[in-house]
Amino acid sequence: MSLIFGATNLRRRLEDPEGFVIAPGVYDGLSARLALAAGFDALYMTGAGTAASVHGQADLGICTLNDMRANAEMLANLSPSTPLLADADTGYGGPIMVARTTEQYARSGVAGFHIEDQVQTKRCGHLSGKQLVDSQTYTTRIRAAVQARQRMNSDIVVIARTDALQSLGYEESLARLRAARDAGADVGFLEGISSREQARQAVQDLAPWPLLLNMVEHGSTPSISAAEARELGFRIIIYPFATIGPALRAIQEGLATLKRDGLPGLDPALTPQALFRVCGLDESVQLDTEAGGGAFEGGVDLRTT
Ligand SMILES: C[C@](O)(C(=O)O)[C@H](CC(=O)O)C(=O)O
Repeated sequence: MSLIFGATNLRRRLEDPEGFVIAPGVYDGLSARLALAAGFDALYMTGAGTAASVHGQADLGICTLNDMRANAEMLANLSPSTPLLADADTGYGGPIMVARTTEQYARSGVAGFHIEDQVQTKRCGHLSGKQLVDSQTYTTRIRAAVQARQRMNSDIVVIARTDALQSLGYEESLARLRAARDAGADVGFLEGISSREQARQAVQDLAPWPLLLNMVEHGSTPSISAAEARELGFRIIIYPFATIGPALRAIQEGLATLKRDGLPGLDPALTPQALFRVCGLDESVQLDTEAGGGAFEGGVDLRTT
């Protein structure tokens, strides 16, 4: 049986009129492993989460193409048939850099990525004061991505994001998305949707072009569940903070316990083996054994007497 890679898998799901993709945000190997173990069949690499975890920095255009590609490649290859959607910010430069971004993401196993119309010194879409490039520069970014995809004959899905809603309003945002669609983008992404009515309207105005909903809770967008997003007509929903949010709170709580008690006080079931099992310990041991290596003949579990 041959493996269907994430990009082809994602493209097929978008071609199926009933297809709907639910992608929790992941930012590192552990969060991705946990999302896969929980049964999600698509992942989203959040740029905000990558900036926070790789650099300890806010989502202010600090990650480079190299940072993003390296993280995306690791995440995409934990389960190569599971589509990884990835943030590609502004594409990291002019058309030449956007083409390189597309090529590098495709070769790294990314299934789909979004490119936006903010200036290079971008910020999170749910912060105020965003600045935009003009519509022609934006369309050029999208065209550069689409042409790179076509040159490679890759299935990678190009997602056109606009951040224009905040400063230029709905009509200009839709004009930008239509231009991106006409330039060959596969999916549209209206950032910072501010109401359910607007969400429904955007889907209708751009139908049958597939749209992605960015579900950032406590940002500009009301809380819309996966079932509701599907009913509204969206084809993809991403939740950028689905894993980094709980991780942040749990780490804070764990550290408060450590500070107070001088011990982390972990759940007794949380042995080193349990952690490593989430990260493929048993598969690695099996691989070693099948290759004739003897390193794990005695197993890895401590004997309790
Ligand atoms: C989707 C996003 O680009 C991300 O990096 O995950 C962010 C999420 C966020 O910082 O709120 C965005 O919406 O700009």
